[in-house]
Amino acid sequence: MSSVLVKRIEVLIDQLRDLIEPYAEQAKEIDGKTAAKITVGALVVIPTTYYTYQVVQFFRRLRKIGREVDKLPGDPKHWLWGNLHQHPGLGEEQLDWFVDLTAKYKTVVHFWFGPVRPIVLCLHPSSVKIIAQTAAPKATSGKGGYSLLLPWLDCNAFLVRCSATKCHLHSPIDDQNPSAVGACAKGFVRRRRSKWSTASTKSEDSVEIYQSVSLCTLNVIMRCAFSFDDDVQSQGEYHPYANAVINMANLITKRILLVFDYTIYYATKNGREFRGMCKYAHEVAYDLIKTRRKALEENPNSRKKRYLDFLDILLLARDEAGQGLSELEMRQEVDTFLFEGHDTTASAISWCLYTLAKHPEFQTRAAAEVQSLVAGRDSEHLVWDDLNELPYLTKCIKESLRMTPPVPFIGRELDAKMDIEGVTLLPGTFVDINIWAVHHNEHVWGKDHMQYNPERFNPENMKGMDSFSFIPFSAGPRNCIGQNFAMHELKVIIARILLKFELCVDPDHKVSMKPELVMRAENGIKLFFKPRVL
Ligand code: HEM
Repeated sequence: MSSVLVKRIEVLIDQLRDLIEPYAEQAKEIDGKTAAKITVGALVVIPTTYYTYQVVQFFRRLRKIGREVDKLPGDPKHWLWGNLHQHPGLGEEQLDWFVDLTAKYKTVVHFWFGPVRPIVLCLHPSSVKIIAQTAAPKATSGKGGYSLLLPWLDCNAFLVRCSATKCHLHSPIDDQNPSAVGACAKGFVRRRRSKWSTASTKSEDSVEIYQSVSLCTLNVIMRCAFSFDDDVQSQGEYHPYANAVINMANLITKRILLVFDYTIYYATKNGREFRGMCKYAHEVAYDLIKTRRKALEENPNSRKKRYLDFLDILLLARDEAGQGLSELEMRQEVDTFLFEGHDTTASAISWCLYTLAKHPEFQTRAAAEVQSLVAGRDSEHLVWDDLNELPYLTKCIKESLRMTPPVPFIGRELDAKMDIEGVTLLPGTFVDINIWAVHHNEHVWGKDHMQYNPERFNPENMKGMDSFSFIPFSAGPRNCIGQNFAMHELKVIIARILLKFELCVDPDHKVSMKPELVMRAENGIKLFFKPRVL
């Protein structure tokens, strides 16, 4: 390139620079202001756009879910209330309503909680099977399902099965000698005998049993799962922990049908009460762990002398990296076991005693079976092998679990597409496995499903029945891990009571079911306990 040309280019560049410079200064100023504007814009516009997008996506997803759910049978819905206006309330009338839905729709029905959230109710073994056989998570999103339990039970085995302990849990609790349960049952009978052993049938002499049975089952789980020997039954009719559980469950049930409480719930009286009780329940659990840890530190050999209980398993649990459970994880597991391990069994035993009291013919037969089993023995304690020798009592218990399932409803939130009745439900759909409805489905159990009849469980009558027809402990991979233990506990305690007492209902006390997290009794259950004449 010639030097003349280079010179010309340099001149041209200089001229251009002169031309641009004033504007460049200006551009700098404009850039500063623009940057400020862009920053403000970024802080306001981007998050707003992002969240608007998320909300729109969320509602679009719900709409898609709803469109599929709408293909299943169900009553017509109101555009705003959905089917909420048809919901009869939370008491026994709700159970009758489910029975009517079951008679009408047989297998499955959908229901809208307001304008955006539908739920699918499985009423029949054929639909339950599809859901229960998968490991679909428990419904913990939004306000549905178990989310209201989270402040209490957090993300423990019951809700999401996050702990590695589950597969090891059966052994220690199932291998328990029934004498530990028997001792609690004996304490239960002894403590109340003075009050109960009366031939009177005056209404003032009938006894409310639900509360005392709760204390007995709390005693059992404390003893068997935590080797906690203090007799919680000795502390009177009420134990603060059992009471807290009842109150928390009650507040949760009330909250389910509140539409507008979500953000301010903990500012309300109920919310504050709920939080306080959660805190108390957590303290009880932490205390159990702390006491055991201390005992083990002081006497490391103490573990070798006894069987490994649930708390030992938690303290010993290690993942592949050798990491143990954190204090919080342990507390979550203990909370679950304390709640699941006593409240459900209390419900099962109380309702079974009530049903036997209502049906003296079945009661007499079950009592005779227990009596002939222990006849001639020095001790009335039942041993392991005895528990398989009570076929009639077992049928009575099963029929009671069918009639009044201790856990009436359970929920799932689908995490994958699933076909039910020719409809493909999408991930995110809420599904209710309605144990109550399955057990009272006339298409499964016949028109007399409200009739108590232990003979239903005769092998010849159960032949051909779908195994998902009777699911008090749920079924499939998320079934109850305390099922065997619970059945043994029920047999030991009920057998002990039948040996000592003849049970009669109090005709002046109306007993009605109160379906919450577990099936309670609205005003308790009052019975007469007369000494059994052998
Ligand atoms: C008659 C007594 C009982 C009944 C009717 C019962 C019923 C149930 C039901 C229906 C479920 C499934 C819940 C769901 O899917 O949302 C369940 C789960 C569970 N139960 Fe029980 N239960 C009883 C006793 C017990 C006992 C005594 C324990 C502990 C010793 C226990 C521990 C558990 C646990 C930890 C789970 C969660 C399992 C999981 O999700 O992986 N249950 N129970």
